[in-house]
Amino acid sequence: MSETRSVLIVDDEHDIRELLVLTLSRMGLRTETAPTLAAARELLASASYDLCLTDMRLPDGSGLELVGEINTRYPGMPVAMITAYGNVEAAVEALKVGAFDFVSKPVDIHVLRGLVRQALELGERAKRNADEQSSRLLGTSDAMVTLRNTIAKVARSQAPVFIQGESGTGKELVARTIHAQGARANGPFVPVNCGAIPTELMESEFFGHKKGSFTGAHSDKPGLFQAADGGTLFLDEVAELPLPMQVKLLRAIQEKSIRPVGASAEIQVDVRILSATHKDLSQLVNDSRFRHDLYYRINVIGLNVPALRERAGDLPLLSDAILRRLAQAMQRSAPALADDAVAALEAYRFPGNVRELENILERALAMADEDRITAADLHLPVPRGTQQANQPQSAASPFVTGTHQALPSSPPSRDPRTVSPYETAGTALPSFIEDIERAAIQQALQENRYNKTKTAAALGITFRALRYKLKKLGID
Ligand SMILES: Nc1ncnc2c1ncn2[C@@H]1O[C@H](COP(=O)(O)OP(=O)(O)OP(=O)(O)O)[C@@H](O)[C@H]1O
Repeated sequence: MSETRSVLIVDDEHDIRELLVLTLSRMGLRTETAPTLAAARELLASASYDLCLTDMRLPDGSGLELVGEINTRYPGMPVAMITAYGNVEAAVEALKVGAFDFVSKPVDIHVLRGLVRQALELGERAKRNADEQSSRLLGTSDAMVTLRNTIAKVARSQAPVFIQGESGTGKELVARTIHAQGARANGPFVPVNCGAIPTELMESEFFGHKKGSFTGAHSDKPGLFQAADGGTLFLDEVAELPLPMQVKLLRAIQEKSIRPVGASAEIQVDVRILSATHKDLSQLVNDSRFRHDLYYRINVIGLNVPALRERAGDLPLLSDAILRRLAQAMQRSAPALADDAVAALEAYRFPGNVRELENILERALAMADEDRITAADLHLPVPRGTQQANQPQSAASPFVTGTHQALPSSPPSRDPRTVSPYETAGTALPSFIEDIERAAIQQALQENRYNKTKTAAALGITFRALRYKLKKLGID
């Protein structure tokens, strides 16, 4: 067992605490102890544990209270109860309120060890399930049910699938689901953002290169096709591929083989191609900006992922799942959405779709009081015409170009766009400039529906530069 796993022991008897610490330490586990409920609550709030063992009777209350609290606040953390010898009622009660198991005093070391092993395995499984849940394509609307049924069918085939949908609707998630449900599930899934690779590096990125084939090629490097061999290559933002690269890609798909830059021989590759874009690819074909033959080849099966506003009925379910996932990651209980928050979400158009919903809820979770998120906590962008005169975003702001108001930056700071340079005396210049950058990037992200490729282009910087800035400014 890994020694990074830790157990919280709650018991007022010093000798029992010592026995448990000794036994669990020998199993390679870290332990912390608390003699009271209050001390346990404090430890739980400041660290995360993989298991809690608690006595039933504590000086300031019952261990049952702790079981209940852990189940709501830290779902996924197993709790076991230590009960007095022969107290069957207490043991049953503990199981009813959600304890994983119980062990009675005097504690039998073998029984304890078995219980701990099972509890830790249970916790691992709960985490795995949570991960699987979080990657599931949720929704009960007709559109989502149809989409899931279609995915189940196309997953069985090896045909290329072209996924169309607005930004943030879940195109990559659809691609991952097709891969996971298909015969290649044990092979690699390699996503590539075609708009993010510099044109001059594209051939080498896709097909690899031989050492010395160009300046900087210090060693042989396999490309994305080789990385995806036996699995799936997901071409995201496929419309961004430059025309010369489209020719090479078509050849690779048709021949099922690639030639690394500088190599003399072709290499066979076995890759299923899935691709996606938020653009109207058939229009690009009509405009001669995308090759008809490649379009025909990658679009053997077409899937359309509906915009969130077209399936507003999925909002409560999606919001709930997103809040639970976020809260779990923050080791806190998931708050509920107040009625006015649900109504506000249902009335909003979500230009950035599910990704925007995730961003909105993440910020709301950080701002909301304990158990409820209200419409005010959501800070939904207000359509421009309906803004009030006293709102901070002035018409003179150089960044107001879209139809929506900028999202407030988090943590809230003085909006630099409304500050005259003459007022900045006394403000450290780097942080003032960072505030301006942050606001401009947030505005551009929103106007480009959280599509980073488009956002970078709109800001006149490279995709890599945008990614760096998002990280540096703590936006992502
Ligand atoms: N139906 C859904 N159920 C649960 N989560 C979803 C669903 N659709 C999208 N998401 C989540 O929304 C986020 C955006 O999804 P994804 O990246 O797949 O969108 P996309 O359409 O590929 O975006 P882009 O066009 O910007 O590349 C992800 O975190 C994804 O898990």
